[in-house]
Amino acid sequence: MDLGSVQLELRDVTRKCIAILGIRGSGKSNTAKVTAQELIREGVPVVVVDPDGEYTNLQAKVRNNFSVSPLSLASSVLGEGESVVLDMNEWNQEAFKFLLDFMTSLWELSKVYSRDVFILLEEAHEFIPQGERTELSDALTRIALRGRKRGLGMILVSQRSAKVNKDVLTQSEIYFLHKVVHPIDIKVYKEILPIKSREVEATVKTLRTGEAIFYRDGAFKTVKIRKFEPDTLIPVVETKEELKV
Ligand SMILES: Nc1ncnc2c1ncn2[C@@H]1O[C@H](COP(=O)(O)OP(=O)(O)OP(=O)(O)O)[C@@H](O)[C@H]1O
Repeated sequence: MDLGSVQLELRDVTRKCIAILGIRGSGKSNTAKVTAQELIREGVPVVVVDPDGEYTNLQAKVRNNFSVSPLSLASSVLGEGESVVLDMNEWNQEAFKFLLDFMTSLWELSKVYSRDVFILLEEAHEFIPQGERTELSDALTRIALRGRKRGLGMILVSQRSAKVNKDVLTQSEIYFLHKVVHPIDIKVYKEILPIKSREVEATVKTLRTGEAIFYRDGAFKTVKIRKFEPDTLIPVVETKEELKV
């Protein structure tokens, strides 16, 4: 997987929890998109929970109609390897209910199917907040913490590191830590990285757009992520009609 100045083996990434953090404009959505693009290119389906309609240029079906059957969508992902962008622009009850039913179906069906799948959660603090539990946050936390055995990996993206559920965040295995400035967010980085506080502060200060501290298996380095370019070979399919069950 070519992410820019960092190359990863698919086997080192699948079934893992990846956290991508940083302030607005630090390049975290770009990093998330490049990661999703590489996974899709490698044949691993990605389900993007996209509150701001930022991911519509991936090779994935865009769905903004939540009258679709969550169960049949989950079986398309696990059975046929369909990548999907759930455009959550509406933020209404219907969309949240759909998300809960979909995640529950995905969890249940992943017992039966052997395919590896990633869930990419933009604005992760909205769905799995620190100090607050909902049915949806429980379903997502279960996938993040126990999905490995069922082939489920997760990519958490957030500009509010301190507001993301700590259990999930600290159990992530791969981190892309883009620039943050708020002391509360720097504190989270200090908790994640096994280096002196002063060193964390000094390194974070130097990060420019698209650069991140890449941390995995106790080792870290500063990396530059490539700029996302949409794939042009296969046309992007936009699906706005109902899925027939
Ligand atoms: N690695 C990169 N190389 C070149 N440009 C980049 C890179 N990463 C991000 N950019 C550019 O910087 C801008 C901000 O990037 P991006 O949207 O990824 O930031 P963000 O941290 O996700 O911000 P937001 O929270 O507002 O979405 C965009 O114009 C993007 O194209």
